[in-house]
Amino acid sequence: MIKINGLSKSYGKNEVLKNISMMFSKGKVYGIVGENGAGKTTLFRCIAGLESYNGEIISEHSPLKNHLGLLLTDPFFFSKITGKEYIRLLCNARDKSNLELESKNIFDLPLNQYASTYSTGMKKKLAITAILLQENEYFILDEPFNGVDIQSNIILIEIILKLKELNKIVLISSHIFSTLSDTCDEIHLLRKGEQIKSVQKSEFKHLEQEMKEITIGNRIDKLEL
Ligand SMILES: Nc1ncnc2c1ncn2[C@@H]1O[C@H](COP(=O)(O)OP(=O)(O)OP(=O)(O)O)[C@@H](O)[C@H]1O
Repeated sequence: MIKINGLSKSYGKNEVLKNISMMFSKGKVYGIVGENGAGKTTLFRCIAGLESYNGEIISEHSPLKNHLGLLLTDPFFFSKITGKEYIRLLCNARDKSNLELESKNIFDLPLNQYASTYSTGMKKKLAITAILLQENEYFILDEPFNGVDIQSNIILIEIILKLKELNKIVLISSHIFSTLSDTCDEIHLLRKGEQIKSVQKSEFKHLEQEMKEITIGNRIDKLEL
């Protein structure tokens, strides 16, 4: 369980998260959606302990960050570290050593190559592989599908469903609605730092239609094509 009570976050005078309260249960996948700048990444960074905030974040496994696999939108790698060394470094941090990496290289990455020379999608796949091998309880995946090829997206969806089966908690942000409806149990919608609504799986179709109508409005008509 992860419980967020009255979470607020400001950068200077700009309040980017306003009184957010959410509850995440084991064996469930949660989507966080909202337009650019809505506050999704900031929310994830607060949960991960990378930002200060007002309010409360409580978790069953504590401290939360020691049980969290965090995939940021743009993973960072030191310049002289290979894929294999990166995975080992992260696993050692969780006291997991002697891993047989070749057989667990599910995305067929060139693990002996420097990670900094990987493409954007490869970097993301390396970061995902490492947090999976850490055997975390909680996973935060900030735009995991972005920049990753179709084959890997298919693998990623199956991984998320497997994590759910293993009773983990998974939080995902995505700008592609279908990836969320394929994986999530509940979706939280943020707008300008406010929690607008929370929608259960049975209502996803309705939410997608509503978001489409609000977003498109009469924009296309204005073009007079
Ligand atoms: N380090 C920072 N300093 C100042 N303002 C910031 C900082 N990080 C984020 N913000 C602001 O906080 C707000 C929320 O940003 P955030 O990155 O959380 O949005 P997001 O929903 O993840 O957006 P996107 O979909 O574009 O990734 C934005 O107005 C952004 O400019």
